[in-house]
Amino acid sequence: MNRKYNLHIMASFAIFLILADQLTKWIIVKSMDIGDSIPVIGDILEITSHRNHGAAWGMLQNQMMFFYLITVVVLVAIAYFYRKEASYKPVMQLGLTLVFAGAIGNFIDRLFRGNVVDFIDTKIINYDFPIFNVADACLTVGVIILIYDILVNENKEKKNADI
Ligand SMILES: CCC[C@@H]1OC(=O)[C@@H](C)C[C@H](C)CCCCC(=O)CCC[C@@H](CC)/C=C/C=C(\COC)CC[C@@H](O)[C@@H](O)C[C@H](O)CNC1=O
Repeated sequence: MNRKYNLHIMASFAIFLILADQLTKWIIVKSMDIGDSIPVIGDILEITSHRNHGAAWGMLQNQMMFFYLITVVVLVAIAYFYRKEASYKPVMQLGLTLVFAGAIGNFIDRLFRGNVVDFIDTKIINYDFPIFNVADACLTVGVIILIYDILVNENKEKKNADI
């Protein structure tokens, strides 16, 4: 098994996440009208059919060319860091894979729908969090994993340097 980059595992995981993202969005588009809402766990978790023409929190509405550009930059950066920085670092590889899958998932929406399908409607500690999707969750978890891994690794390097 290629432990240096775990490419087979990470590529399979990315494909699974992208398919899960696109399948859930397809089901929402086919079975709900925009604005429809189905309670799942009281008003803490609902499935609400929503479209976002912008980025997080609806920022930069209808700036599709900007989103295409940013997404391509993100994808190129992921490929670069995966090759240059992530060898023998499975945690960093996982974080990069999650960000990659999330970026591709929303990129497909932007290319073929002109907007992004959102449906996970949660109230986190009474804060009405923006409605998001599987791709956003992948991006957010991936970013958190990468920040954690960089902080932990930096800490280790400092300790080794102090010895
Ligand atoms: C998750 C990044 C947003 C995602 O970026 C993408 O596609 C990337 C690949 C391309 C963007 C054009 C560029 C990144 C902008 C960075 C950004 O925006 C800062 C965000 C911080 C983030 C921590 C990492 C918080 C979290 C937010 C949310 C996610 O909660 C789980 C709420 C999501 C809802 O507002 C939902 O309507 C959004 C809609 O689905 C479109 N999604 C996007 O633009």
